[in-house]
Amino acid sequence: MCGILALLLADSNASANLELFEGLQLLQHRGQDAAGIVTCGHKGRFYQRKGNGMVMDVFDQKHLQNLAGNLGIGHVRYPTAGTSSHSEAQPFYVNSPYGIVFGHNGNLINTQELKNYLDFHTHRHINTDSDSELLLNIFANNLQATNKVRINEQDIFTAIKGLYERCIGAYACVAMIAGFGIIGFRDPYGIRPICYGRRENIRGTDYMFSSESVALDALGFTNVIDINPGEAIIITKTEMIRSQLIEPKSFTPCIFEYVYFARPDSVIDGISVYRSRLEMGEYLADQILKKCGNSIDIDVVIPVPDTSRVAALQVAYKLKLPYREGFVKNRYIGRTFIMPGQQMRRKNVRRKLNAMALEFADKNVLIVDDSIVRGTTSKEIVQMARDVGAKKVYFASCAPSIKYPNVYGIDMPSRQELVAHNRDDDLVAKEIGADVVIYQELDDLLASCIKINPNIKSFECSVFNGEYITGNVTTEYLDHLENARNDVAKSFKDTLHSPDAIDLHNICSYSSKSQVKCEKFIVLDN
Ligand SMILES: O=P(O)(O)OC[C@H]1O[C@H](OP(=O)(O)OP(=O)(O)O)[C@H](O)[C@@H]1O
Ligand SMILES: NC(=O)CC[C@H](N)C(=O)O
Ligand SMILES: [Mg+2]
Repeated sequence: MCGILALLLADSNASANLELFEGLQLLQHRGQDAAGIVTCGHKGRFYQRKGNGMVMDVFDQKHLQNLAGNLGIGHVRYPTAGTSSHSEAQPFYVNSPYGIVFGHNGNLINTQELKNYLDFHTHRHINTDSDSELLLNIFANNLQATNKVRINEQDIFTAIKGLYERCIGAYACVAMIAGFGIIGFRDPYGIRPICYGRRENIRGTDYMFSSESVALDALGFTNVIDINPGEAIIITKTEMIRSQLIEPKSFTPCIFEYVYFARPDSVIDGISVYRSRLEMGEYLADQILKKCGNSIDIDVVIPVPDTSRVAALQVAYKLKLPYREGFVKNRYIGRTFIMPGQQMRRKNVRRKLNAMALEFADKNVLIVDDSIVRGTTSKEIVQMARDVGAKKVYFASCAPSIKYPNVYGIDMPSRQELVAHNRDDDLVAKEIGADVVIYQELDDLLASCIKINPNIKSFECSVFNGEYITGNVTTEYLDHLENARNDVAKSFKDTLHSPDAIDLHNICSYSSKSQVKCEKFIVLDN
């Protein structure tokens, strides 16, 4: 789950840089590891700035000024493949054919097969372990196959159709072809979100693609439309063309976007994330009553900031119990679940949240969170609640218990790291130190979204039921993923990347602003 953006302004003398920067800040919650923007200016030249860190760390005014041109794409990264190295920060670039830059949200399953194909059949060099670089090269190779000096929209649609046939997994993508325009497309199951909107002005129509509608809303784009599974959209300076390239296999958006990832003020696939979380609260309250019956002895409902707030408020309302903000969140610390490494995650829960004795002392508390994944947050905060005098701690989760790895763009590769793997609810309660743990039922979670948009009948729910919608997820694959991407393996891989490494084609320097290691933009016109 990364954030992707693409923008094309109707005024060819305007600059896309500032709005891309603002848009990425609005998608920051989707990826904190790296950020990047590539714009396209005069003579079809690309200008790039990307590096590790939050959006505010990677770009300063000078960097933004150097991003020339009225169109561009942007990315915030939460790695699910390869390493956290800045060389895997996106967008990715290939010069041949035509000059393409690419941003991807999601994760591919058949990477080994794609690597072999690109190596043995197309002789394309892949320089990182990122699955997104493979995706870009498949697209580039398909465009190359046209053998044309200049391509048209149909050639691009054919190339994406070919990509659909070869690439298995989750992918919502934006691309930009030098001097041509911007492109957005979505995998045949519609697992990861992508939408677009338009903004009229005296120069014509500006267009923007975004992972979430919040970026479009905030920047004044309207008529927001979700891209369909298997659909691609091309926007050039003269036109916008949509094409349904293949019949959707099934429309199964990732349910975890609604549970945790997306901002509540986004609407994804016709479902308001905020409304879905209110519904989750309604159903969860019923579940709590079912589990605790008349013996319910809760004094107060307390959310775990930030994501669970909306649902927790509804739980309290339905149970007719007081809602209190017992945990205060440090607003300068980002999301902990998407931080790399367990040690960092654990330390940051303590840094981020502080319990107020006033709301816990001598009370039976119901703590509500959106999910319990590794149990990092719940374990720490149950202890915090006890430390300030809570008597009995009930812990309720808006999501059902998470027992299976995710392979579609959420970095949960290891069964062993999931607290509910091989543990029933009572054992999970014991593990996190709570008296009682109450999980949402999967059918109720699904109903929370389907109720809002009955046209979407199914969701990607593999972390709850182990059913992987794309197929091709074998036990061998899951074993391989677990070995390659558990926390220990990841931290080892990351230590292999020297912070002083100089990337191919990129001039390295320390950012004057933050001392974060970044690549300067590519100077293509020297
Ligand atoms: O069981 P765990 O492995 O700890 O994962 C689940 C927790 O992580 C997320 O919070 P996060 O701090 O990332 O983001 P938030 O501030 O949006 O709630 C999520 O909201 C849960 O609180
Ligand atoms: N979370 C994502 O969407 C990650 C995109 C891509 N798989 C990467 O690791 O960079
Ligand atoms: Mg949280």
